Amino acid sequence: MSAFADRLFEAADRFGPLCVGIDPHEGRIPALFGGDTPEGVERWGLAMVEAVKGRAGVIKPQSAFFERHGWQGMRALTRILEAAREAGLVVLMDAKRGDIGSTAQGYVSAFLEAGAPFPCDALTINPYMGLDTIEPHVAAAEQYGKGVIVLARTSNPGSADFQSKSLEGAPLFERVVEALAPMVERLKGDCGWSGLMLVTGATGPEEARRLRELAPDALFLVPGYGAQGAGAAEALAGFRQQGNRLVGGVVSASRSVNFPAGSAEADTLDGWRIAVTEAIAAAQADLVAAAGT
Ligand SMILES: O=c1ccn([C@@H]2O[C@H](COP(=O)(O)O)[C@@H](O)[C@H]2O)c(=O)[nH]1
Repeated sequence: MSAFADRLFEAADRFGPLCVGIDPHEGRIPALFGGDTPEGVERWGLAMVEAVKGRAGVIKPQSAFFERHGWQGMRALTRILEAAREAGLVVLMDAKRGDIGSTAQGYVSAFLEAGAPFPCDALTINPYMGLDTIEPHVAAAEQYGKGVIVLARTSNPGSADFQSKSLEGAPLFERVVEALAPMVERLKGDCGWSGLMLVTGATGPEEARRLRELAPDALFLVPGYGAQGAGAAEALAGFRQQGNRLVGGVVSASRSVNFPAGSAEADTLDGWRIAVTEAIAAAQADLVAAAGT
């Protein structure tokens, strides 16, 4: 199997930097699909995968919105992951795990290793319990050609509460990324980029530029574009110039493409599909234009 970094880079190269979030928020699944029930979430998620096909190469399901429906929600997630794999999409699972090494191994079994019940290409990890908690994920990523996505500077307003506090003269998030350097090296693909991805919010373009200096080869996952207010230029602040283009990761959008204007009121599947595919295509075009061709 090719390295995760190569698969992600190729997908972004082919379709553009948009990563479509799959975030079935409470109360927002249209009646058309059966509403906010496990079955409705499953039908809606499968329709989202269909809508992404050919318009973006990467999706990011948010585990929380499936977990809230218990085992039926996780069954829906499993079926959506299967459809995404059949569609050839790269799947970034947003579950923000992180625990002592022996427990981290459980998350590896759940998401990353061969035969995992929730198979994905990469998993988001909260690094604040230390490097030993990240290591099992990196070891599995090396073995199975997967990626590890570490929260560095998140997109929410509270990211400043701890991540920006000074530790020995530099913000904590910078210290975290400095410490990750050997892991970044270990997950490098043939493309030269690393599958040890960093989350850096589009809401903090200055911080993203700083992170690019500290980790020139790490692919970035950039949330905060769209519903959280950041635009394409801010989202691409941490990307690198390569020829005429900015490259270096993917920009995720969830609510803006999951629930665009016209989708909630649509009374036919075709009506819903038009609203959603137009929103996905518009976000992709916006990012591609800002990245250059
Ligand atoms: O710093 C972070 C890390 C993850 N997220 C996740 O991304 C999506 C954002 O959804 P929008 O609807 O596009 O705002 C969501 O799943 C978050 O949990 C983030 O926002 N910021």
